[in-house]
Amino acid sequence: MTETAILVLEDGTVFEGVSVGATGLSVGEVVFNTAMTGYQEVLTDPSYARQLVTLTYPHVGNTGCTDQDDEAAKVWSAGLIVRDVPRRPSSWRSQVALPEWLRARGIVGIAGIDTRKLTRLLRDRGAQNGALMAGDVDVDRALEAARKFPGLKGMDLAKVVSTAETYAWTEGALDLDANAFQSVPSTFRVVAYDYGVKTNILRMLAERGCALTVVPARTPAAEVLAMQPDGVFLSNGPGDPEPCDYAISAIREFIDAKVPLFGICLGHQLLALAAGAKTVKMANGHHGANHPVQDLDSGRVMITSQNHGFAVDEATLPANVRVIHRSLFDGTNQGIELTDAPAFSFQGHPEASPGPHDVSPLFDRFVASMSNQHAGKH
Ligand SMILES: NC(=O)CC[C@H](N)C(=O)O
Repeated sequence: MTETAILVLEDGTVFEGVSVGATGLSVGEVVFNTAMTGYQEVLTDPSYARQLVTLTYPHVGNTGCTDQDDEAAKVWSAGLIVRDVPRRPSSWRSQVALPEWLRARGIVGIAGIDTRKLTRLLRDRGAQNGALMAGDVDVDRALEAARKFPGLKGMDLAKVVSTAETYAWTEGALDLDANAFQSVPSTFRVVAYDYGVKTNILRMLAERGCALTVVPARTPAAEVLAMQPDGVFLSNGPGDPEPCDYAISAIREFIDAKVPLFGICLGHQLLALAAGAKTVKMANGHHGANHPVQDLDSGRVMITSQNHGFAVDEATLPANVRVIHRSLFDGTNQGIELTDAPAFSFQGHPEASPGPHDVSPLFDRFVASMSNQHAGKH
């Protein structure tokens, strides 16, 4: 049986389609992602908490879902908005079809709407909040819910999605032939702050010889320094970086202690804030897998995976911070390094998942900075 679903934006625009997930009402900021693959990775990426994601690629669900592709233990996105879901998935890896997967996880989804129209509307008018309702739909109630959502600006979600307990991680990438995750011997001890970490980041660090201790977002710096790590990693995560004062002050302590630091996305924004810069909410965030970013030192252009709605304001960077990467789409900051501490960070996603792997050498750079620090100590 097909159930009706509606998407109502805070400006009053209503889209009517069919439900492809659970019944219910879910609110959040509506964002569009232009990647052609990776719907499962997108939905389980904690950085999408409180966001309703529309995919511009029209056919979503073709390859089904498989547990091995989760980026976190649950779906963090508030809901899914697509043009069309195929009747059946087709992939030797698929365990379950997307609609069933969404329903089992209580996630609302809508299909059958004009996602090109929605995307153009978001592009032209900027970020908007919305409500997705499936089952017994009521436009007025959905509109009221969309308008009540306070918006992501000022919202600290890192502490909401972070792990409650510290845990160890050593598992590497998936070996498709063996159908198992690789185990790799480790050389470096890295503490990874979980502000909403994606599993593939942990896998790519493990693959490069890092034995990881993943800690909750609000772990004090002193506790981490007592573990004597070779390096500290600052993860991606949802929401506004600015209110995460606990993280910003901890990062300041790591900078002072000259511990090798590497930040991705929210971690990048937090490093910039700790260095004294400011962040801003973008009118149009970046969500996709085809964003050109330039490495300003080499001039090289990399095609990158992106997922952010806030950005580091380059005009506010202090003298000891160098800009090392910039977006060729809109000129926004994409990477920084400190000139007086072994710390650097990237706004996009070197771990991709989904997306191209052009930026994966940044993981090697982090490992090299830990080796250099070691060499300096002896
Ligand atoms: N993927 C991320 O870490 C996103 C960072 C931050 N929440 C933003 O929207 O800019």
